[in-house]
Amino acid sequence: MTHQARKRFGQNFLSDPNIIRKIVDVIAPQPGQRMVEIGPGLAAMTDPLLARLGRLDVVEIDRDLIARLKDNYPSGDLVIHEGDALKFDFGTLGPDLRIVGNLPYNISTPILFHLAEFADQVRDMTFMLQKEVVMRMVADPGSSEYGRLSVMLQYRFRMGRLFDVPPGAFRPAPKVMSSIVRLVPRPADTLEAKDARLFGKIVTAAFGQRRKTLRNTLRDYIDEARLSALGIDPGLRAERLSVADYVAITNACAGA
Ligand SMILES: C[S@@+](CC[C@H](N)C(=O)[O-])C[C@H]1O[C@@H](n2cnc3c(N)ncnc32)[C@H](O)[C@@H]1O
Repeated sequence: MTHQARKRFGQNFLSDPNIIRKIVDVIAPQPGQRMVEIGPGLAAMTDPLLARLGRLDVVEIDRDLIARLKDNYPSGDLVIHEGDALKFDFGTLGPDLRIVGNLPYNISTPILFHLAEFADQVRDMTFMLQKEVVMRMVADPGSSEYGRLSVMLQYRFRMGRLFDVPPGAFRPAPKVMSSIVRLVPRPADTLEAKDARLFGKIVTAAFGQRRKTLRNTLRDYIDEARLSALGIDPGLRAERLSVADYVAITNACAGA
């Protein structure tokens, strides 16, 4: 039976065998590795991943697709977690986890923030996302794409855009270009905020009003003199600061 793609679950199914092969090749699954796929859908990637790994966890929200997966993979090698990936505790899948998926584009930002919480347990993550989101993830300070998403993810991960995927590779075709992105957790001690929650609050405050200067947006956290003492011009806007600058501001506040 054909599956009617559901917009509310961001369903655009990969249908180009060459692109599927290319994605699985860059993931390079090895037998015995612990891997979870978010949103297996009609199993375009699931099938070749499972063939190489021997065992695979998946998290899927759509009950019709779950029923199909259960019928098609009865052996137990495919471990199906039924429910919302945004609420799923990836920590239960053990350490050294590899996370992959052609992510539902309607929840791409919240899912990235949710996954960042598990960085300590993750070996790497490889995702398909809208190209525009990937460009924001990997953006450098000073560019118009650099924002809260860039800083919060670059704080935890080294990231690289691997290649682009055109709309024609999917059924139904999305309106936008997609890209494959790889995220690898940074070693914890390379760039460490003393208080991760405060770091998140400061970054949110700085980018909350992008057009305003730091002396205004960060007023509740740090005064001009202390910003200057860190070598940061209070007259700058949020997009000029590096991730290291945000860590330095957080640590100055946390140590105060
Ligand atoms: C873009 S499709 C990709 C499907 C398949 N992996 C492929 O490449 O053809 C996104 C998949 O994620 C599932 N999905 C959507 N929202 C989800 C959520 N919150 N939690 C888990 N899965 C979700 C959809 O049902 C769908 O199977």
